[in-house]
Amino acid sequence: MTAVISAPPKQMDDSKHGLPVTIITGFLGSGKTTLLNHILTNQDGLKTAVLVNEFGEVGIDNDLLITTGDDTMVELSNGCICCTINNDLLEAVYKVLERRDKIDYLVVETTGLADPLPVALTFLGTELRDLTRLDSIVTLVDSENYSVDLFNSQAAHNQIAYGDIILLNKTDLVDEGDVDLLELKVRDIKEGARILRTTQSQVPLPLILSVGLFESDKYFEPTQKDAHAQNHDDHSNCDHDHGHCEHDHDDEHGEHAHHHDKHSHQDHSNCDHDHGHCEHDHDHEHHHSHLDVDGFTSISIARDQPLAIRKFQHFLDNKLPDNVFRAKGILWFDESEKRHIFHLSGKRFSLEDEEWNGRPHKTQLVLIGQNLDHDDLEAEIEKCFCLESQSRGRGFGS
Ligand SMILES: Nc1nc2c(ncn2[C@@H]2O[C@H](COP(=O)(O)OP(=O)(O)OP(=O)(O)O)[C@@H](O)[C@H]2O)c(=O)[nH]1
Repeated sequence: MTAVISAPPKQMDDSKHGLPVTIITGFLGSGKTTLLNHILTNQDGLKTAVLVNEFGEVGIDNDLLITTGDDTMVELSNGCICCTINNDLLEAVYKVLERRDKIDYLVVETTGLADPLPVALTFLGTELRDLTRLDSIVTLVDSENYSVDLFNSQAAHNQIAYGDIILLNKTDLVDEGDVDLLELKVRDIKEGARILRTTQSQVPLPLILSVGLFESDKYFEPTQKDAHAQNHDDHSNCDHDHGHCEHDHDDEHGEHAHHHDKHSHQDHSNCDHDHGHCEHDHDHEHHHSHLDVDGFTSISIARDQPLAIRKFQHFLDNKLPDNVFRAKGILWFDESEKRHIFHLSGKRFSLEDEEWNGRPHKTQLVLIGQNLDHDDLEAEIEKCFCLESQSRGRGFGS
């Protein structure tokens, strides 16, 4: 994907009062979208814009987010905003900044596989530094599924390491003693973080928004910040480019994180690192950069065709491999008049029903996991579709 980023209008240039930004991160299925909905429902007069980044070709979060009329703008980008300081994110943020009806707050939800640091650096290291104020990084942790070596994922580790506020979510699913242990493990990774326990991501908003906990000095030390600012203003003496990204997106994720870390602690005057555009082929790279590392891939299905309940049940019970860690879907069953919201995180799945309310009937399903056998899984899901509608409307389970 390519995009031209227009220079921001001069009047927006206000470093002291930039748009406050909170980044919500956390591993797959930890409760990020649930938290976003909580924020949108309780924003109390604030106009909050939301940028949602999703992993998988079929965007489902967009449909799962509550809508609050004009007050909220949802930009759904496909791919992963963490794998670069990327065009799509910059462009989306500029759109928010350019809105005539003023937006008070921006919340960015990363994918569950994203490393939050490069996303944070987007707000610190580019022109956005003067237009926005990174308030905090909020990290959701699934108390039931968390383990320190979570899939050996560097991103999962960094989500905690860079979290200013860490919500130990889904405490309803575990004993208090287990949450105590989890808290100790999390403190080991991130000393000094504000750690809160939540169910359904319900947290008093003043504890997570406009808290000013993100300390950019941790990432740009004062002298380096000055040097960086100088570079930013005067590019004549450096080959540093805020417009092009030349790092290798096939980097191993760990190296990738390190790469950014390194840059954040070094004088940028000697680097050809670029905080603005990537000219590589996003359609190709976005689908591969993280996955090559942690082995995560996704399978997306979108069809104007209903599933057969029993076949889908059979698939879940017998054909769903353990390496599918996360799934979500909006499901249309031939036997039901309802719209079914399907979630799977770890071993737990849920299926809730609601009305279609005039929305077109369709089946959308995304499966995410490590080292998935795409052909096999796609073939199994294919078998779940109804070829002919014989029993529509008979009711769930009948
Ligand atoms: N039991 C329980 N379920 C929860 C809790 N919080 C969220 N969930 C459920 O967990 C599932 C995943 O929640 P989401 O908010 O979609 O998670 P997410 O982090 O946005 O997921 P990805 O975008 O796929 O990474 C949904 O079925 C939620 O209803 C909780 O505190 N307890």
